[in-house]
Amino acid sequence: MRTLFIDREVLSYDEVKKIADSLLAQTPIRPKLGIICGSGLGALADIVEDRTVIPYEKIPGFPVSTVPGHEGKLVIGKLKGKEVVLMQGRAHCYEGYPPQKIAVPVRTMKMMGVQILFVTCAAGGINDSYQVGDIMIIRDHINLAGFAGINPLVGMNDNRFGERFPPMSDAYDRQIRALAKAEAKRMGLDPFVREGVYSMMVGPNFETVTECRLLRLVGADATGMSTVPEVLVARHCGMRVFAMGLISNLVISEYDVDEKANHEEVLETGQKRSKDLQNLVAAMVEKLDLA
Ligand SMILES: O=P(O)(O)O[C@H]1O[C@H](CO)[C@@H](O)[C@H]1O
Ligand code: HPA
Repeated sequence: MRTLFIDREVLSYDEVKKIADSLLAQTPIRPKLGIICGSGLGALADIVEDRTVIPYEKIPGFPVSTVPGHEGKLVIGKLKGKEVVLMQGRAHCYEGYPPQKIAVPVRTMKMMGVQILFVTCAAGGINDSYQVGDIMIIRDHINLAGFAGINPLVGMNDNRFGERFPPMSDAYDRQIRALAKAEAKRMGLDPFVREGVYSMMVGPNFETVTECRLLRLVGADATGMSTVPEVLVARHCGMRVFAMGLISNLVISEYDVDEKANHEEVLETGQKRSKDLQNLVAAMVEKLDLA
């Protein structure tokens, strides 16, 4: 087979299957729902019951998280009686992982039986009307990293994972977004819940003022350094996807001001909103049809 330089990072179908089988051998749970926890949002794992916890280091082929606020554990168990697999923390491209490596946990979840993926992240608010602590349901994304060739689907395509040219115009499931809005309203969270467009740059630096202004101009409501690779891979392999970003800080879009974006604020906001996020996810999972 012709080799592209990134092929050494792409685990084959059989290799991913082997990881999935070894995880399933460690638990009686057969998850249909996968959840990825973003920066400071790992407390979502606290609402998972009957759990088996496996550190990423113990899963051959998994990228290991190296950033504060990402525990780096796979939690398999039950949430509101539904069988789930939850990633307590993720790896990012800026940690040195090629996006093809970020694909591994998502494809593993698919092979474990996951049909629906919930992706969460912390994000900097760009939209002028957003406030710190808002929850943004992601309606669409701009893959700015992709504009620079950073895309987990680059490389030889194995049709057993998914098709060569997957559509992405319907990446974020309309029905699940409607469910999220309905549940948020029922719980009185609607004043903090928005729906918007997420943009991804690789990071690890936060944006310059002019980059923030550019992102606003092209229609981004919030920005971060994750989520998009996972969503691309999940859609490629036919999962339904729901994603939401916690607006953990507001981007700095004025020149010559003293405020600076920082990871500590990102983690603090996550802590403050963790109960609301837990409740929203739990309410949604309770209502999800996971046949
Ligand atoms: O996207 P998550 O993993 O939530 O984390 C976000 O928070 C970190 C920056 O504070 C970056 O990793 C950014 O992507
Ligand atoms: N920019 C990029 N990524 C982020 C931010 C931000 O302001 N906040 C949390 N993740």
